[in-house]
Amino acid sequence: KKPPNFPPGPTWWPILGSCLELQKVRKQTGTLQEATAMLSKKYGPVIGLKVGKDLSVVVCSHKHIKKFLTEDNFNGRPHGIFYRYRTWGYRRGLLLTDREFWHEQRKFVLRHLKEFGFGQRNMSALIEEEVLTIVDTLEKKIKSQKSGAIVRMDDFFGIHVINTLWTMMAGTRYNPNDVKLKSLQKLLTILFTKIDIIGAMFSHFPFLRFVAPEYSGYNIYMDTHRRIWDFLDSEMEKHKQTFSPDNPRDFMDIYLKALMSPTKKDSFSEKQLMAICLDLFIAGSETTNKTLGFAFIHLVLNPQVQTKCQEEIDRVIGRDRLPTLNDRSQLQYVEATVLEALRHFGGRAFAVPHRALEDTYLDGYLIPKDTTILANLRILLSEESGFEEPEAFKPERFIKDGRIELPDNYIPFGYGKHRCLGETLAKANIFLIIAGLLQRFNFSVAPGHPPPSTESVDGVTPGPQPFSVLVTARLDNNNNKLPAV
Ligand code: HEM
Repeated sequence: KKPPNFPPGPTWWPILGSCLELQKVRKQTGTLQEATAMLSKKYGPVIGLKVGKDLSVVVCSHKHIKKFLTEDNFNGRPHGIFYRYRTWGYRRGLLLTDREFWHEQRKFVLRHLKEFGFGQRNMSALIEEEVLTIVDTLEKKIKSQKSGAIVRMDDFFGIHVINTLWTMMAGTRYNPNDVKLKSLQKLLTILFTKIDIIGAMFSHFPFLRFVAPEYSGYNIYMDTHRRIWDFLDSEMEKHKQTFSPDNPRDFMDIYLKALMSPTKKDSFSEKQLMAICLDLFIAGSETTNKTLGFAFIHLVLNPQVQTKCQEEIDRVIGRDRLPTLNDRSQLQYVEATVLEALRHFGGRAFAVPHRALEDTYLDGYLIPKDTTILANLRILLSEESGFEEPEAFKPERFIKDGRIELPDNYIPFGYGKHRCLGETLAKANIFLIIAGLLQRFNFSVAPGHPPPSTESVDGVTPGPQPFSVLVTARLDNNNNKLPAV
């Protein structure tokens, strides 16, 4: 039965809840995010849903998202089987834990990742090393200055991006062609299209995991997680064998050392370390890679943006050395391009689900304890939120009087206490990859291929559709190929 004063939304039917209308609109619009944005036109900015057995509320306006993300009573994370099964049936990790447990662990992770460069100056060097490898790979693909290479871009950056995180976490850099890690990332991307931000068929109707494990998404969910656990387990074993408490090499070592302390808090355990790695692996690679995917789609469709970035890079840096994070303040247009790419990715996404810790009112509606609450970030792509021509790719929208200016409603990394923990790393990766590649290459529609689509693939996070582009080398002022980096 609908709780009194629950936010308005599609009609509830026995067992199915509001799935029927939701599914109908989703079919029309293509994604859950657009479907709920459309439903909010009918029902208002706070929509009440019942998906299978669970109550969910989707918040669709900036004003209400801000209220929701700054209310402590909404700072829980959901804990149904969909979330617990990721971490062996327990609540572990950073992404989907809350209260004291989450607070202790988030604080520890942020403090100690910094020791290995996270958010610090030497993070630039880690990423520059990856950019160098990417440039080298592309240069090898382009054999002569005239030909150019057709390159599949939607999953091009995967291992490079994970390397920047994994060097700090586990002291490991993978070969960009590492078959095992590549297939793991591919599996994860596929899984993310089979489930969505509020779960899967098996979590909405839990009995289905026994009677229809394949159809309900249970098998692929568990298989993919088992593969990631195995991967993390072997990293952990390697660490334990070579670990020396007096000489911590990376975050894993620091955590293993903390586990030896007689005064360690209850939230610390080996499984929790694995869960932190799992969360950062997932949160860190899918989001950044997909933002880069959308960035290159828009750069190809908007060659004038490429040219402007390149003019700025040539003027500030020239072509003899790769851009670094120190150049960022002077490469305003490139920085604005990064912000615009994040707007296009974030504007197709939801933030990570929250949970009401107590019965709490939002905009006069009752949100009962344990309701899942979602922020629909479509506002980033909405004219009503003040973004003129929201679907256009216009980095200049963020430059006012020669300075970068972010409007209040620019929230691709969320807001409040659970705000994204990886923002600095994500932005640094996207900035250095875009700046490094545009310095040396031009990207255009590949002959014989359609222009890349800006439509996203539905899933937990929005993904670009598969696309390939033509990459050609830029020439120096005398029309010669640039020397290798
Ligand atoms: C383009 C890149 C990224 C985007 C757009 C993004 C976006 C977000 C958003 C919207 C949230 C939810 C905030 C909330 O619940 O209120 C979040 C949470 C989180 N992100 Fe990111 N993220 C990105 C990259 C990363 C990276 C690189 C990492 C890891 C290194 C990361 C780790 C996390 C974690 C651990 C949380 C949970 C924070 C908490 O609950 O305390 N993210 N992110």
